Amino acid sequence: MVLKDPYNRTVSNLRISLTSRCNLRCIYCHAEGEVQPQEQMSAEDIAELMRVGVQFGIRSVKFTGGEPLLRRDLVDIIRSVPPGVESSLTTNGTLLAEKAAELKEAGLARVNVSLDTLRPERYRAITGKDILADVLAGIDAAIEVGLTPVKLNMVLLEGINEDEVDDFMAFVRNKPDLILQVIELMEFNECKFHGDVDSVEQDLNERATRVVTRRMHHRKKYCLDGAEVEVVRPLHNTEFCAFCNRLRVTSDGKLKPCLLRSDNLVDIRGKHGKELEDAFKEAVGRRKPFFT
Ligand SMILES: Nc1nc2c(ncn2[C@@H]2O[C@H](COP(=O)(O)OP(=O)(O)OP(=O)(O)O)[C@@H](O)[C@H]2O)c(=O)[nH]1
Ligand SMILES: C[S@@+](CC[C@H](N)C(=O)[O-])C[C@H]1O[C@@H](n2cnc3c(N)ncnc32)[C@H](O)[C@@H]1O
Ligand code: SF4
Ligand code: SF4
Repeated sequence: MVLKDPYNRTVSNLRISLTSRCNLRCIYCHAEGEVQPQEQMSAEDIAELMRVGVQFGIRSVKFTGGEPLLRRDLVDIIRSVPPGVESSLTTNGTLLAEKAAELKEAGLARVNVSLDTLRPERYRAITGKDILADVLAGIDAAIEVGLTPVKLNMVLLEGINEDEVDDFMAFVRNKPDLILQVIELMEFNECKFHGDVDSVEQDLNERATRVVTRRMHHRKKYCLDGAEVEVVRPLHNTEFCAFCNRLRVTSDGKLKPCLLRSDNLVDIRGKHGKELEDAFKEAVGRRKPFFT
């Protein structure tokens, strides 16, 4: 049975936060909208939730966090993804090099790696750690084992990395396994570095030889000079929300109908079988586009 929310949006993707812990301290982090997370869900609970999701039309799962690679049982969790469901991971990439092969072998399809700058000193200023080289090694390893396409997530930050879009395009150019994703900052924690995504997108539009609109969030992908660039513009974007097909799961076991709301969560801790199915339906029923 495929579930639709009251706004006729099909839910086909589960976005599961595996932990609220992280080894970086990015200046802009929204932490997937988690507020005071408690004990994290077990691998068994996550496996059962994915099985229930499949009954209701879930076709892909995104693992995120915090930093998902901090979970020691990550490989087991990926192994428990039901057959036919595409799994991907969003990671800061710092621990990816040593784990990429194992993740691939466990069935992970691809990774998104957060990388806001190609300059070591800026990387330290943004994340708090001087380990850009580890991330670059993680990206290489992911390509090597076929966790592809690897998307590079670059949050556009005014006065910090806005001048690096062309450098990033050069970085991904003529590498079909790499896609650049330019992301509009959603302000959390007083982070006031909102970059000008409008002008970046205008420029891409003028130079693109092909523009594709994705089903999810109706995001635009621009193809130019051997580079592929996707633009993520969630703010005040009614179309983005109208085509949102994701149900979130917090690391401590709550279904979260929308990234930007915390007043409509459905607690699934301790729920199994029919109770869990009902909770899933309840969460889908509570979904509402944030920007209308
Ligand atoms: N507002 C909002 N932002 C989202 C949503 N999904 C993803 N994002 C943002 O999009 C950016 C990229 O997220 P990723 O975790 O890499 O995944 P993705 O690009 O959305 O997904 P794929 O294209 O399937 O890899 C991040 O900044 C997320 O916060 C959403 O449903 N709502
Ligand atoms: C919260 S992180 C969790 C996964 C992993 N730690 C990472 O950094 O990729 C998921 C994605 O959200 C993005 N993100 C975090 N805070 C954001 C914000 N305020 N606005 C837009 N994107 C944000 C990050 O850049 C990252 O690509
Ligand atoms: S690495 Fe990811 S979860 Fe950690 S602080 Fe940065 S954006 Fe947030
Ligand atoms: S803000 Fe909420 S409704 Fe809009 S795309 Fe994000 S999760 Fe979906």
